Amino acid sequence: MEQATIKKFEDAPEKETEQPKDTAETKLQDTEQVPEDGVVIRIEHLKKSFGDNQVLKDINLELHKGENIVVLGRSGQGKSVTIQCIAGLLEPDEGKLEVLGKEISSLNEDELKEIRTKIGFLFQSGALYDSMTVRENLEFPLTRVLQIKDKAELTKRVEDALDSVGLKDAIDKYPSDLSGGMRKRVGLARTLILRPQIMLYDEPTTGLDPITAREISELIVTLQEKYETSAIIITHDMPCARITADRIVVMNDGEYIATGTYDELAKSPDELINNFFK
Ligand SMILES: Nc1ncnc2c1ncn2[C@@H]1O[C@H](COP(=O)(O)OP(=O)(O)OP(=O)(O)O)[C@@H](O)[C@H]1O
Repeated sequence: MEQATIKKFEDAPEKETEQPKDTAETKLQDTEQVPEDGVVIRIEHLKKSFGDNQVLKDINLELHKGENIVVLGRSGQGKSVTIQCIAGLLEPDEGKLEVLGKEISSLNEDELKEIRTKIGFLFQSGALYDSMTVRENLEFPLTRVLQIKDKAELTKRVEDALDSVGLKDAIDKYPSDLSGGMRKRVGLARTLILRPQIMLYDEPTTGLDPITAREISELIVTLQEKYETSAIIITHDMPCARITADRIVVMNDGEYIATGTYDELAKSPDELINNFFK
């Protein structure tokens, strides 16, 4: 672990827990479940292997309410595996994994489903259904997950979400009519429409030109403030890391080896860390 400017995970500064502003306009989350200590994800000694391939050796992390953490690491280090464990898509072999104060391994099927509705997962592809219009793509999670049937309520939520990403006019278009950046925006709107408390982004700017990538990175920050989410963002895109990260963690060989702000890590004398910033 890097000693000079870079902090150990246990020493990461406690971020003050922000109280949600209690107005109809700003209180966007349906049900807040923030633990008293403000830690929305707590990972201790997490391990995960696939056969002989030990991918996660000892992962430790605390994500605080309102915080954006960027995870850097070379390909194949287990960054995606970590967030798939958090989202309940993969089961860890060992260790503690608490999401919104609940130990994931102790939850039954219904409780797991409930906690998953608090987590928004944006995959690399954005994964829109090509045969559905933008409106239908956004209504889908509302009807399926939240069981909303009222047409006016559906339209209101869809329009609000599209407005948040600056794409209200695209409501009746098909994904094939949209640019890569617009599809990413719709993917973001579709994830946020369920009002998650935690966002997990897996390479949100991959495949975009630098200007569009920057716009998406800025949008991630804007939406985090509007929807009061906390996020873990996996990226290889350093401008994205600089724009979105309150804190960066560097992953190597199945462990997080350093944490700090972008500027702190950029000054690191450790070549392994410093290489990301060149
Ligand atoms: N479901 C799975 N079954 C078997 N092996 C897997 C599975 N998921 C991931 N792995 C293996 O785990 C390792 C880490 O993969 P992961 O996708 O987490 O890497 P990553 O750090 O996100 O890489 P990248 O930056 O390229 O996306 C790889 O060796 C991968 O082959």
